Amino acid sequence: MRDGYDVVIIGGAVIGSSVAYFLTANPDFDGSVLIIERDSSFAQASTSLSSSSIRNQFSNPINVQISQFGTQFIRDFAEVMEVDGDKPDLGFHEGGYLFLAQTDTQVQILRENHAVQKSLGADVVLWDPGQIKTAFPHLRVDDLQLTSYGQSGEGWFSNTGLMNGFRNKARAQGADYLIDEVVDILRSKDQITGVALKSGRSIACGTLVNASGPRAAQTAAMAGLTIPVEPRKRSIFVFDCATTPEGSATVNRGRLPLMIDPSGTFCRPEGQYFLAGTVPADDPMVDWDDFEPRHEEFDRIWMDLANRSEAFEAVKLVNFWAGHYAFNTLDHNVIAGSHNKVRNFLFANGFSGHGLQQSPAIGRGISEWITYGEFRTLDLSEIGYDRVVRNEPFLEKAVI
Ligand SMILES: NCCCC(=O)O
Repeated sequence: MRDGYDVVIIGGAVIGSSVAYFLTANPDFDGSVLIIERDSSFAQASTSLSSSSIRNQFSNPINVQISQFGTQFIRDFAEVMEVDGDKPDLGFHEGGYLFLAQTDTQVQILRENHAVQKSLGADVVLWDPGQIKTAFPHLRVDDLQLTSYGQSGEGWFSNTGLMNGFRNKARAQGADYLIDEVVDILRSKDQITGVALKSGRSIACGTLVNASGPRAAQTAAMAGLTIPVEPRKRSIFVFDCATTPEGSATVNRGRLPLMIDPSGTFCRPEGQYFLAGTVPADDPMVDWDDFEPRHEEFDRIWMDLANRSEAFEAVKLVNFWAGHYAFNTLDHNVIAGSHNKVRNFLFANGFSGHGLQQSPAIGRGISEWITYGEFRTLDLSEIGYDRVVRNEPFLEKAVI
């Protein structure tokens, strides 16, 4: 291990490892990379506790494009991430997302989003209640006006597979990983010069990347900087159904896509079971170490789903857990790029529940910024830190 690196990344889960992968994969980057991770088990990482899905159905063009790159990257993952003949299979199931709209406002948003998505080539269709009833006879659709379904490019996959694939390939390409905790960031005027570690060591760096998930604000504060990110708890429930809710074999082989009910409850197949979550009625910042699931949320989820389908009336809970969103309190969107004054401090933070699916494009973008001083593929400047300085939210209408 050296005393200094060109790039030090704080956080070794999917975001930090994606940045490390893209840096070390780029022949134009000839620097050294160190990733510092505080928890070698990744047991409480947002990556490990994610509901593990990707969609193109966003309202902002940049978010659609970020996911379109992610989808293709996940499709190609096994080949691109091969290390010593080992091809990581993410089990990507392109089952699609199905958004349900009940009110006039929801219909208008769905139509506006659809126009944006189609203009960018997304494979999405709008279905009326009759069409959805044909696809899924078990669904109650009387209260619905319109639905939006992603026919391809959306689905679910292995979260830890994505993280481990990035990590293994980054390592194979020369990145170093260190299990330790950053306890201070060394700064000289508007320049980050290094980090101090719990072990007592100090490591110098040319560029510092904040990929510390829900702890992003703590990390930034060590450098005397601020970022509006805090941990918000999301509980996930996996359950079995007494009666399998079958649909038309032409849509996701008869199984439900990832369905987003107008109530905010979402549900998707998880192997032979179903996985579900919801937007909490009360959504405060939680302690960084509080991972106790909110068991009472399952009552609401069950009620929402049973209202939607008779098949969800008799269910048996088989697993549950809670993870943290790295919640951006300004606008629920990722903050990607350099601090406006401390230019060698880079943020990849505030994903607000989209970190796993956005990790390929954001890792690539941050690596471009480090290598070239600019974004070369997708221009991520509208989701940079400057909007935080201006206090101007970059709103995304399709937040789950
Ligand atoms: N964040 C939970 C569902 C995944 C998504 O927003 O696409």
